[in-house]
Amino acid sequence: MNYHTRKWVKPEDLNPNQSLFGGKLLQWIDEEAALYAVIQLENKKVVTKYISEINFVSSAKQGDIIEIGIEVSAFGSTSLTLKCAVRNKMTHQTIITVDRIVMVNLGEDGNPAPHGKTQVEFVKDRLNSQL
Ligand SMILES: CC(=O)SCCNC(=O)CCNC(=O)[C@H](O)C(C)(C)COP(=O)(O)OP(=O)(O)OC[C@H]1O[C@@H](n2cnc3c(N)ncnc32)[C@H](O)[C@@H]1OP(=O)(O)O
Repeated sequence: MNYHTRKWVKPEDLNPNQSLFGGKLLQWIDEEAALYAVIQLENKKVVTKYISEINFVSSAKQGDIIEIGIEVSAFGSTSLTLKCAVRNKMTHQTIITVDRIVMVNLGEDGNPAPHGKTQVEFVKDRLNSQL
């Protein structure tokens, strides 16, 4: 699992219980998954198709620094299946896990289109191969 993005839990991210609002966390996860898929598939037209069971393991509070981890579970023909975990940056306590997030690659017409990818790629390698 690679943890790419860090977030600082601010007052506007809290629920009435003064802990991190679950909906805000899911918004961050959806954006992280979308960004990951856009970069991997080299296509800005990627949508979230399916999100599996979500386990809110522990809560985060104001001032906590959390980090969002994503890893690839499977490359499909038009889909990319991801796994996600969010943890406290300082303690590594797990906050949430999402087993499967299915992102779908779309063509210009908005319909699912094969992405042609079969393995994780790194931007630095793509840039180096252009030299
Ligand atoms: C980042 C964001 O927030 S995006 C906004 C929220 N998301 C959206 O608005 C998406 C709305 N949904 C849609 O537009 C449509 O459902 C589409 C275009 C994504 C997919 O349409 P479908 O008719 O389901 O397409 P299709 O049957 O060809 O399936 C496409 C892929 O999704 C997979 N898939 C479809 N349904 C499911 C499902 N329920 N669970 C898991 N994977 C699924 C398929 O296996 C296929 O993957 P593959 O080609 O790798 O085998």
